[in-house]
Order: sequence, then C-alpha cells, then structure tokens
Amino acid sequence: MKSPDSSGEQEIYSEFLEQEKVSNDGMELYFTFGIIADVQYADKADSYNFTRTRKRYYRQSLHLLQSAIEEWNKEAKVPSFVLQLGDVIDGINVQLQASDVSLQRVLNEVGKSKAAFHHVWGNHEFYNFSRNYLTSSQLNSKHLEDQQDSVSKTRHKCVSDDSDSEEYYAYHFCPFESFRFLMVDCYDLSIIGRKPSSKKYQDSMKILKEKNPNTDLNSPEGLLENQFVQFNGGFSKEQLEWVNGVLTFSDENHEKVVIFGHLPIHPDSTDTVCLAWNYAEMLSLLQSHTCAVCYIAGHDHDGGYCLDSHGIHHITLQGIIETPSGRHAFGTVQVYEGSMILKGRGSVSNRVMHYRKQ
Ligand SMILES: Nc1ncnc2c1ncn2[C@@H]1O[C@H](COP(=O)(O)OP(=O)(O)O)[C@@H](O)[C@H]1O
Repeated sequence: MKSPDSSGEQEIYSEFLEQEKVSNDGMELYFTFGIIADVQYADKADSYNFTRTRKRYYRQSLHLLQSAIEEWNKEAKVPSFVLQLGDVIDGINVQLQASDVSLQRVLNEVGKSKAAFHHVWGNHEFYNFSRNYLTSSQLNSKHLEDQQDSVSKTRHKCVSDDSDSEEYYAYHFCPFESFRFLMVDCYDLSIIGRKPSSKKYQDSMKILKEKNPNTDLNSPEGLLENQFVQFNGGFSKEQLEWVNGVLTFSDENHEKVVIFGHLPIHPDSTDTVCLAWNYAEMLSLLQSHTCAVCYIAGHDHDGGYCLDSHGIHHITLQGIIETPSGRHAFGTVQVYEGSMILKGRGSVSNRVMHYRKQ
C-alpha cells in the first residue's frame, strides 16, 4: 500500500492502520525507532541531480532534519534510537571548503535529539572525510554497540585509528530482548574512502574496472550490472563472514534482526544503479538466516520497498535532500512481538511488516 497523498486516501489509510492496531490488540509496544536518510546538507543554493531529473534542496535539508528530531522528541513513546542511513552532508562541501562547519551544523541538530543516533557512512561521508577522520569523529557511533553481549566478543576487524586500516565500520546492538540491529559497511570494498596504497582499494579498483569499462567510473552507461559504479561499494569476504557469525548467534537465540546500511541489497527495492556491488551475496546470506526480518537502506532518493521471496522486508528510505519545503521524508517504526509498523511522514509510506516464520 502506498502512502496517502489525498485526504480521501488518508482516511482509508487511517482505517487500515486502525485495523492493524486492532490486530495488534493486546500486544505490547516494545519500543520504537526513527529512520532518516540522505540529508546531504550544504549551505548552497538548490540545484539538480546529475541527470537533472530531481531538484536538491541543500539548505532546506537541515531544517527537515531539525523538524524530524522535534517530532521524534514529541512522540508519546520517544524513539529508543534513530538510524541515520548515511550521506548526512553533501560532497559539494569539499568545493565549498565547508565540510567541518556543515558537519558541525548537522551534529548541533543531532545533539537536540532525545534518542541516540546510529550513523551510517555513505559515499558523501567519504567525499568529505577520510576513514580515519570519520573514525575519530562524532559520526562514529560504534560506542553504542553492545558491550556486555557475548556475540560482541566475536572477533572482527572494525574501525580503529590505524592509518593503514583495512577495517570496516560495522557493529550491532540489542535494544530490547530478542531484537538485534546490525549495521553493515557497504563501502568496505570501494575506491572511495580507501587509501590507494591499501589492498582493499587495489582489489576494489580491479573489480570495478573488470565490470565497468567506462572512462568515467561513475557512469553506468552500457553496463550489464549497472551497480558497478564508483559511487557504490561492496562487502568484503571477512565482513560477510562476520555477519554470518552474528546471524548464526541470533538464529540460535531466537532473535529478530534488522540489518541496515547505506546501499540497498534487493533489486526490487531500488533503481539497480544504487545497489551494493555484491548485493546478491549479502542478500543470500540474510535469506539463509531466519532471524533476518528487515533490511533498511538509503542512497536511492526516490525510495523503494519489497518483500522478498524469503519474507524479508527491504525498505529504501526516500532522501531528505530531494524533499521540498512543505513535504517530509522520515519515519518511526513501532516494534511489536509479531510485526513492525512503519509510520511514514511525507513521501515515506506507512507499512505493516509481519516477521517471517522462524
Ligand atoms: N550517470 C552518471 N554518469 C556519470 N557520473 C554520475 C552519474 N550519476 C552520478 N554521477 C556522479 O557520481 C557522483 C555521485 O552521484 P550523486 O548523484 O551525487 O550521488 P548520491 O545519489 O549519493 O547523491 C557525483 O559526482 C555525480 O556527478
């Protein structure tokens, strides 16, 4: 069901949600969380995307972030946390020499949130900052991962201050008994954010050049698999193995897991030019673990959704940056024992997501 645009549709929609509430009758609302994507703030006049099909509202985006936080703060049940799905400031800040000041403006707004933010790193983070910088910045929310949890002790290479680091930025946390949230790093394999001297950069360049013969590696022109462009990335074997370990633990402990990252991993949930390079590997990994119930991404500003053949919900959240004044694009997800209900705002659809059978 699409989100309502007219007041008539709104009424039907309210009824639909009311019915769902009835079916959730007697069910306790465990917790809620916020979702927001692609703020891409910059102090610059509005302009168009690369294909000149969509306008980008660079200044407005900060106000939309601010008002989303105000709304979350006012909710009867304040969200336990917010998933910020990456690209929080735009790459144009580099040309404007305003990366630090723009990030600070965004973080000042984030600082007003009652809910802690989990920050994903997208391509625009890597246009503005090195991995080392991000690791020591407030955009590194790894300190919010579980400290007590036995599965956290599973060894994995995650962020550190090592300048030649080949590590990835990924972690998980358990906000409520039997529910786990797992952040994945979609730019683990990438030529943005990796040092040219690093093995991961060299391996990534090899993959990209094999798949994309264009002189401009950002161009998908003529490609069979058009996700192989420079502004995307993928998952290393070691990250996939680590995710497998976490999901095995969650299967054994009858948990439900929500996985989130910047890039979508299902072709029916996005324009395929926005998929992670080796999306199919991550997708089949999640499908092989019954604990995986939902994957949430940003990157494709038009948004998208699908329920896959294994019962996993794939949400691609609409981007704040292409949302004009008077509209919005964020959501609050209510988590119950048997389902999650996405309460969308503006262009984000309301959605009821039942869990797959375990
Ligand atoms: N079809 C394309 N051909 C060549 N370059 C492109 C194409 N689409 C995007 N780019 C370039 O790739 C980079 C990332 O694109 P952008 O649209 O800014 O990504 P995002 O959707 O993450 O904001 C930009 O430098 C943009 O100019």
